[in-house]
Amino acid sequence: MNAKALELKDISLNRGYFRLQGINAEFPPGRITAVVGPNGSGKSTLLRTMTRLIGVDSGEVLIHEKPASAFSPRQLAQHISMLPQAKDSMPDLTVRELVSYGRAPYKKLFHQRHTKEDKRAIDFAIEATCMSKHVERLYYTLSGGEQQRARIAMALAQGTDILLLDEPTTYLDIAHQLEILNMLKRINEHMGITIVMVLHDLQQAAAYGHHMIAMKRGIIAAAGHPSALLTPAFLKEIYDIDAKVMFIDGYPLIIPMAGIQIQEEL
Ligand SMILES: Nc1ncnc2c1ncn2[C@@H]1O[C@H](COP(=O)(O)OP(=O)(O)OP(=O)(O)O)[C@@H](O)[C@H]1O
Repeated sequence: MNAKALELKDISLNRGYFRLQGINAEFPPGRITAVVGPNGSGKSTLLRTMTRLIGVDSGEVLIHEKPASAFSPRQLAQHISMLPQAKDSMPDLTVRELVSYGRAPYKKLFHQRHTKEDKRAIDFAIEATCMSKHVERLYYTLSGGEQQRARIAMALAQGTDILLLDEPTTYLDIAHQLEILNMLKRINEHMGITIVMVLHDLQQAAAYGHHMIAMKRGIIAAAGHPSALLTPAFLKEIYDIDAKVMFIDGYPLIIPMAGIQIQEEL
């Protein structure tokens, strides 16, 4: 596998309502990159440019040092999978059917049967996401955490070496957020998949990301190792908030200065 899995070179796009400008980024291969930034700063748009769901006006997305434009859509989908935000609806399918969709880039015309490799990839994805006992259930009957695991299983079944996730922990309680993040960490460690995930929780982004990219108004405003990046100056610049940052046992804690205090009992 190439030393550089995914790179963005001078990406710009202007959609009238929004611009990405001069985006240069390298995503460390086999590691987790967390993409953070305020609402509307362009995080999802950036992810979509990487899968060519959105075309760019100038610049290049490089996949294993080759321009993404040199890949056919099918070839690209064999290298890079993307899990969109959970707000996008899913059809009425069982978990196994949903996960099977991940194999679409490998299907030949008029060959709808699963190959041995399809079956292996589907079973592996179901097992890695601990969804074995839910495979025959309809997606809409699952809890939020189970639905998210099923969606991640579909992306994993695609068998790509790059996985993009847009807010994989949205709508989940703290326990299920950690369950998803720990699962992604395990997958990253065991399979060496390059993961890029958009997260709003900065503490989790810094704790789970080996690398962090912060967007603001369509540009990359900061990038680097999370423990170096996450400072009061960073929070002021990116989010315009005053806050302290502490690390306890290596876990980052952000304490807003405009002190919201626990309310006294009535
Ligand atoms: N299909 C679209 N039509 C119109 N405007 C769009 C469309 N998609 C994105 N935008 C606009 O582009 C800008 C960037 O959106 P994007 O979804 O990339 O931001 P984001 O950082 O992912 O936001 P959030 O954190 O709220 O999900 C926003 O102003 C958004 O309203």
